[in-house]
Amino acid sequence: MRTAYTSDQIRAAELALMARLPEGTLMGRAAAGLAAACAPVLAERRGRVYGSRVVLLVGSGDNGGDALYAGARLARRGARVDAILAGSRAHQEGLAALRAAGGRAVEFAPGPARELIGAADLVLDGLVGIGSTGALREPYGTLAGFTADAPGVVIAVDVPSGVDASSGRVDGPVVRAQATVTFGAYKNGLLVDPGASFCGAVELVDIGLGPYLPDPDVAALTGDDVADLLPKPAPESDKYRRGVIGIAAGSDTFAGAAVLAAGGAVRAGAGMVRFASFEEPVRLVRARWPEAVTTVLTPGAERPLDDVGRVQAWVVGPGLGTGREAHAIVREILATDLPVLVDADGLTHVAADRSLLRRSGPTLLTPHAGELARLLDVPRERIEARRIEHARRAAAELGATVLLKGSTTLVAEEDRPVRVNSTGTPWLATGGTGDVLSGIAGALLAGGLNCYDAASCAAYLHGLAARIAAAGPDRAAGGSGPGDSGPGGEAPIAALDVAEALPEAVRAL
Ligand SMILES: NC(=O)C1=CN([C@@H]2O[C@H](COP(=O)(O)OP(=O)(O)OC[C@H]3O[C@@H](n4cnc5c(N)ncnc54)[C@H](OP(=O)(O)O)[C@@H]3O)[C@@H](O)[C@H]2O)[C@@H](O)CC1
Ligand SMILES: [K+]
Repeated sequence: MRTAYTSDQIRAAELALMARLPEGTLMGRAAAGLAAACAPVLAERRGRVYGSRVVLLVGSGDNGGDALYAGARLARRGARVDAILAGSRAHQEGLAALRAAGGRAVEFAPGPARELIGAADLVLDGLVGIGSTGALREPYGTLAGFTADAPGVVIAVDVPSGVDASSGRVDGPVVRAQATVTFGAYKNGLLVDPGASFCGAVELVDIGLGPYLPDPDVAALTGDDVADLLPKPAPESDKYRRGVIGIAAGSDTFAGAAVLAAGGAVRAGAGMVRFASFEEPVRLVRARWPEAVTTVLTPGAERPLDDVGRVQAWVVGPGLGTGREAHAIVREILATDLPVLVDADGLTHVAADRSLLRRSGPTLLTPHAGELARLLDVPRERIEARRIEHARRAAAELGATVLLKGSTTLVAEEDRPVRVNSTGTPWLATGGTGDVLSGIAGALLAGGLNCYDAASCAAYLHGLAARIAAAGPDRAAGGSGPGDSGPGGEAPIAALDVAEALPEAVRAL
């Protein structure tokens, strides 16, 4: 499990640790780790550290101090190091160390700063770290802008300046780093978008904070965690022990969603899929997934699901429609005390009538930002900007587990760390993949996982399957490990490809 913390949590742990150590120890450890991470970057560009050019962007706080001390270490190895002092003050001991090692420091001025950055092999962003508040002020914002054109490598010290460490929020100018060297523990903003997308590869330097850290605020499952959590069939398993999932999805207009949701459930290992819907989706599901047991629902029936048979969890909503008949189905399913996953059109019914969520069984809601905007009645952009906060708020207000889809999918449940998903690929942003996700999570719910684990394991498998599908069969075995992202060498995928790659994803855990 990868764990992450707010700035306040990190600061409290640092204070507790610092009280037991001579002054300057932690910054010394941080700077040593930072310089050690920089040396290979310079060696790769120049063949060696000696003779390379390093520019430090130095703010007024300890983040700048880290950069100055790391710069001093690189200067001692023969790098030409120039510090641009952007704040009203700079870390004095750090500055003295840099100068003693032969490095130079200049006050910020736009022309010379641009020139130095333009000639650097490496730019270290030490403007602000966990002490940052609000959008970057001047001249920090201008310097952040200059880094966008830097020909050299940009490494962020602790956190890319402009990213709020606690939330991942980005409110203005921001440094886009190729790598971030962070100290003591991951900060939330390094794992959650939009901040995470500015970090590049994140390297964690251990400064001894571990024993002083509280319960994490955010956590990311690893492949091993998912492998441990997934229900496994035992020799005595039958379909009921493996889990029977009921899916109510699709309509005569949007029948495809049904095929995709059913596919997610079948390929994620449901013991049995019972599929209940209108005529056209039932016909399609029967044709594509003959293992599903299907029921055509009678329009206008008082209790439309009476003939479906026993299930252990429900998925309701993908493509179901927003009309009266769909509403009756959503209402009847939510009236059971079974675990229920509500997605897509199901969320529209719930947003219109929140009383549907007053129920005894566990509920998992799987909105994207637009759907959550309707559920919470706040603008979509605000949700995109503050994903952790809104996922948490939705879980508390709606009394449900909430999986917020997006480039970093989050799972929130009251009194638990928000889980952030680490798998996925930009190719996953295509129609129908959400329907597959609902089927996977539903199968895991029926298999006995609670909403929190089912949602986070489903997101992980879904993202991993997408990578495998996008990378193609030849590359899947070696590449595409969780944690690395990006479309390099990948090709477009369709939602059904994701479902079909699920067995491979489970094998790859
Ligand atoms: N504590 C430890 O043990 C260790 C800490 N470590 C390191 O210390 C870092 C935290 O250092 P920190 O607390 O000094 O805060 P930091 O992020 O440098 O900036 C604060 C100053 O920046 C300014 N400022 C704020 N917002 C701004 C904005 N939007 N735009 C512009 N300016 C802004 C504001 O200054 P002012 O404006 O008042 O001049 C404020 O005082 C941490 O990230 C890690 O790198 C490591 O060495 C490991 C051990
Ligand atoms: K920084």
